[in-house]
Amino acid sequence: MATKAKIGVLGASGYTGSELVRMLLRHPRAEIAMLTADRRAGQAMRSVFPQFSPFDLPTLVSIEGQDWSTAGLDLVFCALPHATTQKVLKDLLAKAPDTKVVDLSADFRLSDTSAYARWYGHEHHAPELQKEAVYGLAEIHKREIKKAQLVANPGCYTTCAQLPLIPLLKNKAIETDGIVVDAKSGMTGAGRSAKEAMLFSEVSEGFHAYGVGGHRHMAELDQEFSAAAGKEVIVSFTPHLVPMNRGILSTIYVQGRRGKTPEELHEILLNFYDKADFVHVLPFGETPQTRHVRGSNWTFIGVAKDRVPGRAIVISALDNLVKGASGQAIQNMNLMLGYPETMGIDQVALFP
Ligand SMILES: NC(=O)C1=CN([C@@H]2O[C@H](COP(=O)(O)OP(=O)(O)OC[C@H]3O[C@@H](n4cnc5c(N)ncnc54)[C@H](OP(=O)(O)O)[C@@H]3O)[C@@H](O)[C@H]2O)C=CC1
Ligand SMILES: CC(=O)N[C@@H](CCC(=O)OP(=O)(O)O)C(=O)O
Repeated sequence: MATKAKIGVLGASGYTGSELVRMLLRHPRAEIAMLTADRRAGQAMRSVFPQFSPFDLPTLVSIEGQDWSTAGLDLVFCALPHATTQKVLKDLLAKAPDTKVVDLSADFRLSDTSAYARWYGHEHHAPELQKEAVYGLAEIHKREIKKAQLVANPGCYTTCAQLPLIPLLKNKAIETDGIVVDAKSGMTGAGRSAKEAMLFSEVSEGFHAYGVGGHRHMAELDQEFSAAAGKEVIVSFTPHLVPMNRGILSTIYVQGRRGKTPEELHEILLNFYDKADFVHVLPFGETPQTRHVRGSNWTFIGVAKDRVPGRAIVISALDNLVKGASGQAIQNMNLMLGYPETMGIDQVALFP
């Protein structure tokens, strides 16, 4: 029987942490060896999440006081709030230097630590680790991820915007000025901790834009789009909060470059993702919905013609907790540990 990797999930009492546990329970090469929490440390996983009652899972422990040198973990997922992972990893990697890490927070996504300080409002606590981190968008950076020790899992909004736009930018098929990303997210994107703005009475029966003109995911988009285009690219990006649990839908407006038609942009995406396991480009003119990808690691992309000459409307949909976070994190784990990329994450979407 093939050996199993010993896995730790830091932040297992949160939304992305519990989603990791849900999927790892069905992963044939993963053994869940450690689960951590903060306020819920000391509790059984089944008491925090009754859906896990049938399974024998480790009790939630605090990160404080862990002896990483004896924990014997092969890989750790960090599903912790921003700025927490930086401090935890300094200690963990000093004591257990062979442990691989997939960080779901934004702590290691920005290669420029001064950009991090600008967008996150404090100096980076582990700039030396940032130098080693590999940006974990598997469809674009697979080769580097396979060799990495520390992978920075991309943000949920940024994954949804990058998967359609990066192939178009790499092929110089669209104008780099005037790109508009209009994105909407379900509420689990905001995490499980209580916040007044997330009360049912504050969000139901309506939806609203936030972070207008200045959401922190812009820094990540600037970095990755500029690298793909080989020149500085700044896009308009506006997130919206929608009263549903899971899902992100991005409606993206682009202008074909040098006469490229929407049909030709569609063809570029079809070719780029021809062999991709988790990106599906719909027939021209068809548009995806969040319900088509809910609970799955898929991103669906649709391309349609705008009535404005030369402009295409590109729509992408993913589940923020799966391809936008935990599914993508396990996809990265698979690459880092030399497992088949789809292992344990090939679920089809839940419907309805
Ligand atoms: N939700 C999403 O769709 C996405 C989230 N992300 C990112 O992933 C990370 C986790 O997000 P999410 O699961 O939504 O967050 P949650 O708020 O749902 O969970 C946070 C987890 O971290 C623990 N925690 C909180 N503070 C500390 C601390 N100071 N020390 C140790 N543990 C702590 C919590 O423990 P306890 O509950 O016991 O207090 C909980 O287990 C975040 O960085 C987020 O930005 C990335 C992509 C998508
Ligand atoms: C709905 C909602 O609040 N979403 C979060 C994004 C969550 C995410 O993916 O991003 P990070 O990992 O960068 O936090 C937000 O807008 O901050």
